[in-house]
Amino acid sequence: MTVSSAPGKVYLFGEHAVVYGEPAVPCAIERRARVTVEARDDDRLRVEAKDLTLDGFTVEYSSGADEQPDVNVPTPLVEAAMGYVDGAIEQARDAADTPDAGFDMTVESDIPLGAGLGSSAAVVVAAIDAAARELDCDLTTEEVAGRAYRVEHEVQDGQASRADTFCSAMGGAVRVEGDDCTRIDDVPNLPFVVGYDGGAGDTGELVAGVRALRDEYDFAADTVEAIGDVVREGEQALADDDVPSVGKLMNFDHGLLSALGVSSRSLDAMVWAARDAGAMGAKLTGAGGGGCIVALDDTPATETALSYTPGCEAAFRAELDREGVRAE
Ligand SMILES: Nc1ncnc2c1ncn2[C@@H]1O[C@H](COP(=O)(O)OP(=O)(O)OP(=O)(O)O)[C@@H](O)[C@H]1O
Ligand SMILES: C[C@@](O)(CCO)CC(=O)[O-]
Ligand SMILES: [Mg+2]
Repeated sequence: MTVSSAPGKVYLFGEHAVVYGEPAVPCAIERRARVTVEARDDDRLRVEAKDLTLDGFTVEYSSGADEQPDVNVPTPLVEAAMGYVDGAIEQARDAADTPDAGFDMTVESDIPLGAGLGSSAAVVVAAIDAAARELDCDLTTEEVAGRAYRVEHEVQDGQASRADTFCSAMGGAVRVEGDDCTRIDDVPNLPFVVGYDGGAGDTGELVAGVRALRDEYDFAADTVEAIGDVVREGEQALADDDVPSVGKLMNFDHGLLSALGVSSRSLDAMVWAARDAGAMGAKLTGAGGGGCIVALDDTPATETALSYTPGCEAAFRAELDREGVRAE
């Protein structure tokens, strides 16, 4: 039996624009997905995803050549989950050169699904690491990140950046621009507060929506480039340990993301509640549409204000997690 875990993340800035080659700075947070795998004697795959509940039922499925999941209600949720898990297993089989390896797998996660905290990347990174190690194949962290990116790219219909998967694999604050992925050492203390509206957005759909706007309007393409400018300015603020400026740039980034149509009423309400409470900055994180915002505040005021904000289901502090994927 082999167990690996990998962290979720928040975006300081740059989501969506990173898909088109602009830089982005995601930061791993201390919330993890844990994947347990055990090799089987046959080539079957049995997955228990403890957090994927549909109408109160836990989804449990086996996936083989032409097999459908063992649930009587096929849903897009189950199909997407199979895409991530099957993709991760495929990568581990390929890495270990054992195309017929079968597994029993259990997924458990502290990261809300589809909420902008990178649950998909964390699950894929942890699953590839655990399954490869179960097959006695030791991949470097960079190899795990690269293989996890291929899975996200496939599930998101060919439109994904390396940001979420690289960040989850490496941990800490990272910088991603196209294929160029690096860790940022020496980041100042970033007092993250997360607000969660209990909802979710479909990353693939939201990315496709931004692409369509960008294709239709030059000013939408300019907006994507402007996000890149915000990120470059933000990197300078980080290098200068100027956290108030980082916050101001997060506010600007949220405005641009909102113009691209990926915010929502509840995300905006949480962003304004955080700003009114004195946060240095607040923005949606991840794909948007619903889910989470991230704010910077070293006082308890933002967390308290969010907990009283209608539409905010949970508010919590998130610490930067300097450790990426790890064996448990
Ligand atoms: N604990 C889990 N068990 C099984 N599958 C999961 C789990 N967590 C996430 N997933 C898969 O990831 C999907 C959510 O991925 P998606 O990219 O839409 O959102 P996210 O990664 O949480 O947010 P974002 O990409 O905006 O940061 C779920 O629908 C499911 O398929
Ligand atoms: C919206 C996006 O930029 C981040 C999702 O967490 C998509 C991606 O980078 O693949
Ligand atoms: Mg995702």
